[in-house]
Amino acid sequence: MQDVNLDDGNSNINKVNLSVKITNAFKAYNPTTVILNGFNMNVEEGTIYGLLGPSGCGKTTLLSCIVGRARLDAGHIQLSVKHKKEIGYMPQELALYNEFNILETLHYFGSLYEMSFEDIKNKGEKLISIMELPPAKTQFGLMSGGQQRRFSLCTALLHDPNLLILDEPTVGLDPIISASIWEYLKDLSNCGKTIIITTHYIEEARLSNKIGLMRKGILLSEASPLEIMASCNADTLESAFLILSQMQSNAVKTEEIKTMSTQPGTTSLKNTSFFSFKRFKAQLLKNWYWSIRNWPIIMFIYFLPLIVIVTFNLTIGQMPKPIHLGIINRENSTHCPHRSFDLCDNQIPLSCKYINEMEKHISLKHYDEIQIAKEDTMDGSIWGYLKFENNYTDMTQLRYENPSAMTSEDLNESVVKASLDMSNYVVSKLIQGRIIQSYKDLSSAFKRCNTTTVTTVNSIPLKMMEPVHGTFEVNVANYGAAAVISIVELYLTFMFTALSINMEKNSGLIERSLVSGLTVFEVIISQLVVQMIMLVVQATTTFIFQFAIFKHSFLSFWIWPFSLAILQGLCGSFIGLATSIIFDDEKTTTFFGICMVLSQVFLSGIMWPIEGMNPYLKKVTMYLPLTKSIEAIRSLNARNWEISHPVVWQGFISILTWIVVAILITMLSLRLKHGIKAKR
Ligand SMILES: Nc1ncnc2c1ncn2[C@@H]1O[C@H](COP(=O)(O)OP(=O)(O)OP(=O)(O)O)[C@@H](O)[C@H]1O
Repeated sequence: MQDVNLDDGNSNINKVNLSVKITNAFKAYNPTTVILNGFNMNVEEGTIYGLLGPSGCGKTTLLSCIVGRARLDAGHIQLSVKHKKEIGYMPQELALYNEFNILETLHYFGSLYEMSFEDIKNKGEKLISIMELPPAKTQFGLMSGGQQRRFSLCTALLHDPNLLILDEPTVGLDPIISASIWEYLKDLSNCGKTIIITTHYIEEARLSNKIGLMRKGILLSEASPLEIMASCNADTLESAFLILSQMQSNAVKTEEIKTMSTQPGTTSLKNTSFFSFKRFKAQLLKNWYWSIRNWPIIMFIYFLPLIVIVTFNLTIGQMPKPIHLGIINRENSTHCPHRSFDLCDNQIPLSCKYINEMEKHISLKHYDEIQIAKEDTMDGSIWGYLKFENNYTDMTQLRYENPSAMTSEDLNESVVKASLDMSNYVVSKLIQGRIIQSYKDLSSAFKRCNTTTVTTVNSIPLKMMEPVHGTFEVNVANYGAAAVISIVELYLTFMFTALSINMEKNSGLIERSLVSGLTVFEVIISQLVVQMIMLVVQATTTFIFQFAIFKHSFLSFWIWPFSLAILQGLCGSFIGLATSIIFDDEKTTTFFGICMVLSQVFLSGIMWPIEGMNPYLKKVTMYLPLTKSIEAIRSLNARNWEISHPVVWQGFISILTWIVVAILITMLSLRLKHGIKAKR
């Protein structure tokens, strides 16, 4: 401990051991809210210093500056301790995990202080008995208010710090518990520990060795309780404080902002090392405890992509069933056999064979009256009707054998007339496809008959050869799968990272851990490790279900689409990280996440190919995180393109660029906001 000159301003110089010396401190959150206005304070080593002042006068701000969480705008803080882990900080809010039990919390904070498990256990047991806390397995959230506050104090004392900073440790406690805490603090100060304590209970502070009365950014008085009362000729500290406040108000406008040094604020507290494996392990341990305590949430996060992909495959792309279609067969319909028949039998009308083929896929309803079929279509009982004319078979045959001999009535008779309900784009397209496909299937089936009938329907002068890419069975689910997987990866990782950091930030948990020595880098790295584990599990299960169980048919070399899905998830994590640093509350974060997903749904080609998009919008969508990477996954799967193909490598470049952009935004926000900080 160094010796510091304590100048009382009257050239009466005492040489004492100071634990904290604050000189000419200035701090303002904005030009109109000056919190510290040339503030000076001296705390002697091995003493209790009671910092008193009205609510909002800046006590917490001052303590934050001392523990290194906030920076002075000007002035200097000289501490006898060098490192954060030599300070024990108990914030005003409890800032502990409700789900953790006493032992788990002590393990976490002890590991942050780089203590061994043995040491944590021994010290923890001692503190639990001194503070009369319930058994170590008791969950923090289930303890009484008084027990929680005493436990919060235990956490600050665990590593036996030399300097204790306690922000209202006795607030809300009954007098007996408060008295026992003060007694314990007295014992600690007798052992050489320095304690700075804030309280609203002015009389309670009489137990301090020294009291600082703070108001409007300055210290009105700093002396022992008896000296303060004597100097004001008051019986109680409360009345002394009132007299001093009155004197301050009457004095020359002390609330005027004093001249601030142009030098930025400084502190003697050393920066914590950038990365410590022990602290990193503590973060992982905390995440593990959190996961086992919140296993339903974790299971939900792990399995949501799986649920989405299963639901997607069970709901999208299948032929809607039942599709009812009306049939009016003027061609001797009584001749249509109900049982199976020989396709090559020329006695059976072609209409019957065609109807029979269609019935394999569509539910057909037979009508005699066209009017009734029309009415049923109008009221939605059927999706439309097909009409075969009297001489359909003969005229179809004639059409191919001798079309020049046909009259326009003959031609009309050779045509099947379809009147469909076209109000539903998807269903009407599927019905049309099915009608045409049945015709093609029939014509293929005729090939084995080897009769003249065969040629009669082998009609369309177009033959679909083996596809260059993909298969004939391709449906909209094959098209949409890449986009669904990508959006789920991006959104879930975004939400998980953003909300977990926002939640810890706003409950003061991150703040408390950072004061205990944790660095922002360690917070980010541990978050990414958890996220990576989650991502790999999510992507693996999703891929297994999509490609193996639901037999999404054209998977190329799986490693490339899988890597793209992982990169999309990482991108979501980094965007979530940046968002949680920029925005303070969970509502804004959630709103931002929803906007991001909705925009991706419409703009990245999940609903409709981007080739059909408005040309200006199309240019913009190219720069969104998912557009190019989704196209790359689709091309890898459906077209079997290699990584060297421009569409594929551009997908990788696009998502990697977004990751880099999100990291840069994160770094910039951390710099502008001076770390991960809640608004209040
Ligand atoms: N991050 C912040 N941004 C803007 N204003 C802030 C911030 N933190 C605190 N303030 C404001 O600074 C002032 C001092 O707040 P602080 O919490 O330091 O007071 P306090 O003396 O500890 O109050 P209390 O005794 O009620 O806890 C208050 O007016 C508060 O609204």
